[in-house]
Amino acid sequence: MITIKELKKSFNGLEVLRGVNLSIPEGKVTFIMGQSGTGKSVLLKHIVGLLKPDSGEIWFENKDITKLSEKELQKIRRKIGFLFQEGALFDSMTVKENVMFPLKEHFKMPKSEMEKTAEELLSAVDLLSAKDKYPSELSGGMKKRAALARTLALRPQVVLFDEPTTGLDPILQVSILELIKNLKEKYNLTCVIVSHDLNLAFKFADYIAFLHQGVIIEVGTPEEIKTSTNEFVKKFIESALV
Ligand SMILES: Nc1ncnc2c1ncn2[C@@H]1O[C@H](COP(=O)(O)OP(=O)(O)OP(=O)(O)O)[C@@H](O)[C@H]1O
Repeated sequence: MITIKELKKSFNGLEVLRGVNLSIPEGKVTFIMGQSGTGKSVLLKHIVGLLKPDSGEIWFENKDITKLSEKELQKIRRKIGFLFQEGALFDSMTVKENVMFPLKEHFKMPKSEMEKTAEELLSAVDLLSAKDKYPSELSGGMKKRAALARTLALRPQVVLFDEPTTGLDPILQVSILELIKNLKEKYNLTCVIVSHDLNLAFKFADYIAFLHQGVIIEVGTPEEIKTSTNEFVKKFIESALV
């Protein structure tokens, strides 16, 4: 469980987060939705300590992440994986080398074991046949799957996804989310997904949270969100279903 309390963050006088409160339950898929530029990515970056808030707390395993030193954050980042929008693979490394990279950085294990682990992960994301390819040779969907395998290499408990399906066609969008859901079951992950896509959220979320004007205005199961009486949520749903 991650508990965010009264999180506030401004950039040059622009108040982006104005007191975010949110509990992210363990082993579930929580979608964070909201308009462009409302601070969804900024919120994710606070959860891995890439940004420090002006005030507020983020509790994970009895620690307030916002108060940790860079060294302590390194340990947290093994447990909380972050899949950036762009995926950010290393272009000069093959897919398999990309997946082995965090293993080399964080674990002392023999090369043969690293190779075995990387191949297992690539097989979990159905990319074993592309293990010797370079990122430039992959399609958008394959790049996202490779980045996902690399994030999972550290065996995180929590994975934060910043718009994992952006730029993919509808069939691939569903297949990436089905993959995330299967991996969640397999590795008992807690998933936090930032997305604009309400249809995907209704299909895959256990909980949906709406960020609007710097605060979480509504959290609920898809069924609860569908019958929300909040004006902004109603408008968001109406616009998405046009
Ligand atoms: N490091 C930064 N320095 C200054 N301003 C920033 C920084 N990071 C984000 N912002 C600003 O914070 C606001 C929220 O940005 P953020 O990327 O979190 O929005 P978002 O909800 O994820 O949007 P989108 O859905 O379009 O990706 C924007 O106005 C952005 O310009």
